[in-house]
Amino acid sequence: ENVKMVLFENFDDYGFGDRRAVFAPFLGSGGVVDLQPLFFNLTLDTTMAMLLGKLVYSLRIDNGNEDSNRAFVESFITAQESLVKRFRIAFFYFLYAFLSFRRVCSTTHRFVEDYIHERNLQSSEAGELYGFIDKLAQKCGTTAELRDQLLNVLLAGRDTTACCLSWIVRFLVRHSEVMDRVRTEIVSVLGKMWYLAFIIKESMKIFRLRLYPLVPLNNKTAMRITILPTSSRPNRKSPILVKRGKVVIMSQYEIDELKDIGWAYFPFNGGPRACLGEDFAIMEVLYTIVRLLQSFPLVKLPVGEKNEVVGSEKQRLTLVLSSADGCRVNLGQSIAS
Ligand code: HEM
Repeated sequence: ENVKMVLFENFDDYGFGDRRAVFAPFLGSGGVVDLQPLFFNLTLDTTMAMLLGKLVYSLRIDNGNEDSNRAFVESFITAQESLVKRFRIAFFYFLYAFLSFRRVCSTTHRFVEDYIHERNLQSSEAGELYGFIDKLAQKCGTTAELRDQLLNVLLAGRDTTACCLSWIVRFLVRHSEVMDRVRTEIVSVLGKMWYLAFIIKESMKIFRLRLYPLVPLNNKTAMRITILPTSSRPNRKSPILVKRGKVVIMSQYEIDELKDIGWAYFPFNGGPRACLGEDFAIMEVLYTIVRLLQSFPLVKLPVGEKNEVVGSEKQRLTLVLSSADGCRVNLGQSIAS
């Protein structure tokens, strides 16, 4: 319920409710806009609002008129991009953007730490004011630990959900029969929207988020000697021994293609370390699509935009898998205020 409140109340404040302000600067000719970068801003804002109860207004050009918001947003984005590049060059990570990486990390850290101190989150009187964050604060011994936990959830919740939205809207504007059904459902049903919920869950399969899993690679470290029942070698018959401390990299991207594997589809993973934000993400995606289609009922594929066969889209791999061609749509001109 808390999450719902944060999402619903704040959305209209700085999201699609304020759609003239949000979309106007991005609109190209004929009401054409790439929604993908906006979805990244939106999910940064909603996840921050959920975590800290604080708006950073990354979706608004003026950042809510606060320099600290702007600095945080820019630094967080740059830090994350650098992180991915450093991750890719493995042992040589320290060679990439050493000084600038430290600088953006420290701006990002300071922003969250200031908030922790400002709200006195770690004092015993902090109580139950902020729900999630209080519970986390009680578990974390130091400010740095609490800061890192918060940033971890921000990282986990933001890009994944933005990519999910982007792939789904790309799909909807390319499949008018599905889009029409969603529109009809939004108009006719108040309350549970089974069809849209189905699309969101299934898009991860049908629209081949099976093919384009939002988290394409993941890894786990063996805490003890472990035997995996089948190896990844071509015949996949023999077991494989994993020594203690060794890292096993799983590729959801590859596994989805292996028809004979039972647990092949796990966009949120499973077990004790499964995604904590699954419900939040599904609700956020559902809500955003409903609000988008309510605000822009005529949204469609722009003229001249490629309508490629599902499965042949260009992709971009960072920590997540996004559309390399973005999510360009024609909003359909009717930007009523
Ligand atoms: C469509 C959106 C999302 C997808 C596909 C997704 C997927 C995943 C996956 C695959 C993992 C790794 C689990 C593992 O390694 O076992 C994960 C972890 C996690 N996710 Fe999500 N996620 C999404 C949205 C979110 C959101 C919105 C939040 C929070 C607001 C969130 C919070 C987390 C956290 C905290 C973890 C770490 C859990 C742990 O290590 O115990 N996720 N997610």
